[in-house]
Amino acid sequence: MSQFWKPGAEKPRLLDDEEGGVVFLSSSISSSSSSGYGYASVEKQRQRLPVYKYRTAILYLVETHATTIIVGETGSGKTTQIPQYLKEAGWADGGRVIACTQPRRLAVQAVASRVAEEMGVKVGEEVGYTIRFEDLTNKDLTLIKFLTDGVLLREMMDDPLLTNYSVIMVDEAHERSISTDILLGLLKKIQRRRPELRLIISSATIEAKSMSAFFQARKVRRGLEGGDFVPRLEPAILSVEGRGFNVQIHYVEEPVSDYVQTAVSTVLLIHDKEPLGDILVFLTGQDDIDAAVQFLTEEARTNRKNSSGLIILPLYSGLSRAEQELIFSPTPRGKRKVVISTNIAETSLTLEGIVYVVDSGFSKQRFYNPISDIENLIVAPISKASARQRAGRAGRVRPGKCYRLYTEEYFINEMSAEGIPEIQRSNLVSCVIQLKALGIDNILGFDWPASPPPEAMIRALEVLYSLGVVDDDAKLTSPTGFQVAEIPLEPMISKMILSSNELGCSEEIITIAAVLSIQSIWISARGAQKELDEAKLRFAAAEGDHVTFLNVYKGFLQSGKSSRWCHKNFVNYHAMKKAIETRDQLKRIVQRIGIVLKSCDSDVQVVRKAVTAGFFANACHLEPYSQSGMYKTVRGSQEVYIHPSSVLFRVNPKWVVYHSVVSTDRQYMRNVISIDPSWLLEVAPHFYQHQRLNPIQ
Ligand SMILES: Nc1ncnc2c1ncn2[C@@H]1O[C@H](COP(=O)(O)OP(=O)(O)OP(=O)(O)O)[C@@H](O)[C@H]1O
Repeated sequence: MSQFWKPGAEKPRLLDDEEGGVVFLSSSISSSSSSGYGYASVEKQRQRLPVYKYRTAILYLVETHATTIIVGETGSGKTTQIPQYLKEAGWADGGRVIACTQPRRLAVQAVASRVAEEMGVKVGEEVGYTIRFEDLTNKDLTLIKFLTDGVLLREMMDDPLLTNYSVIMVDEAHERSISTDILLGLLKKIQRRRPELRLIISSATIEAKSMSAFFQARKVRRGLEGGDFVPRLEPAILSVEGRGFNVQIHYVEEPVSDYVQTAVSTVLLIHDKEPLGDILVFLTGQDDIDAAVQFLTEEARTNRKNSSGLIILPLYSGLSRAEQELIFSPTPRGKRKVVISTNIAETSLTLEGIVYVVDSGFSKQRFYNPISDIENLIVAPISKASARQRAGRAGRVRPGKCYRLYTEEYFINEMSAEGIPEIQRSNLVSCVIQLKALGIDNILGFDWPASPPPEAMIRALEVLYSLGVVDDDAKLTSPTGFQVAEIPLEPMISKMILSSNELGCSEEIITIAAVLSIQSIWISARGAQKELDEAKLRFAAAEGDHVTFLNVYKGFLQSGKSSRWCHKNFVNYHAMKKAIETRDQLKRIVQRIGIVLKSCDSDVQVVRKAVTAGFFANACHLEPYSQSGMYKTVRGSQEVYIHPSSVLFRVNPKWVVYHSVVSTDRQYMRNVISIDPSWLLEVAPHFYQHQRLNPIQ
């Protein structure tokens, strides 16, 4: 998105669908006012949720079936109530634990604190959570544990049968992240060895029949102890009817050309015409969100009448924990909070004040092409399932409205029912290493809920072999393979860290690893590109972005982590705080696996070598005589260009490696560093053969 907001641009025309009953108009709970709801005791609030009527049925089905699939509207009480029902029924007795997985960290923390509050306990005791880099559970006390599906997979490395858990609830299973799919396949396997383990698969928008078919098709189970109660293997499906509160859906009459601008004008329109109540806007990523925040802030400055009383908060994964948590703070009386978010707020979250949702209809999605071996992050239309989840962030504690920035005709006829599972559109390097670490050797024969493309699997194995992570028999190597699997980051980054240990630059490389986990450390500067470019020049290193990050990081520390320093230098203060947070966590992990922290001072050459040791598969060379700065990937001969945000844009060194590719009008490499091509042969002799590199040097 690069269009500019013009104050006074025509506001979108919204089609009010109050009577149509398109979606979300049925309500099994009377739409009581928010204040009435707010004063009810916790127990009363729990009993008012639609899922409460199904308490006995749920407990019966879980008792009698190995797997229960529960489908119920957003906000009906699945996530917060079912684990409590299970605990009340004794599933956490005798040292056993009830687990509930979520695709996202933010949701894990939020639901854990809600459930702890409802139970009147402290988070970290009876109710705990674990997310990457953070474990707030107590071995002796925790009965209900919320965790990301990725973390549960990691737990399997130490306890392959997950023996601690009596019931595992895989929540928001419609998301079909890679981790969810691996988890479903493995849990099905575990059930054959542990028939007493119960699974609950839940979501508001899951295709229950196909999920049931997946769990139904199984090989004959190995012998059970005589006399044991055997739950039925055929999955049970339960549909929880009813939803919390009414959500009116509004569509635009005509397709919009600029969803950022339209989202901003919709927020102002709501603020102008609608009663108080917070607004949650779904955009696609940090760049869109920063732009929308900037538009709204400018509007507040130039046109106070339109926007007084607005508190504008961005929400994306690149923000520090403290900044993300601002969205949960109560809105001061007479004010209106506007949370502008990526899809990290799409599932499971209840933000109490939210009355209005604005849905752009887009999200950033990964698409991998095994032929070109390039994974792109593309702004793509969401599915109906996502749209329903987004609308479902309203109507949870009071009636709400959802403004969809697409037409009703588009929603009905063109939007796909569900997204493509991530496993079918991603680079599988991380996935393969995870399965290998869990001892799954025959990856192609693994029981997937949706099979990944075999070409992508083969590509992933090739890269892992060249990284020295798997051996000739495709087994994890020792120690490299096991160490790489131990670090919870992309294997290429993990390998870069391991190499830095040998090269004596681990301090610098973990800083780079932390910064690479953030979308951008620069402030998006619409209208101030020249100033941003000048600011970048102050830090720019001729070697490329990775070394530039080190300069920015050093400057930030020297400034005493000052927000003023960031502002002056067009550096994103939130991103820098997040980088420091991530770096600290990473430091602890790498030290645990025996990496010695050592700085190379200003020997940039070793830093570049370490980056190459991780990212050699992303090597590119400048096309000779290219006027336009066209590069070709060494492996797939794909046309790529240096992204304008890179310090190497227009510098165009002959040889580079990149961290990721984004597609807009062209395929652009982000985070680029110049290399010496001879290093490719040094670090990955199998991957690159001499004759390929020599002619173009
Ligand atoms: N933090 C909170 N503050 C106030 N009410 C809350 C909070 N969390 C949950 N609730 C109430 O509990 C209800 C059920 O929430 P829960 O997350 O269990 O629903 P769900 O069925 O899992 O929804 P989803 O499918 O959207 O995750 C909400 O609709 C809301 O009324």
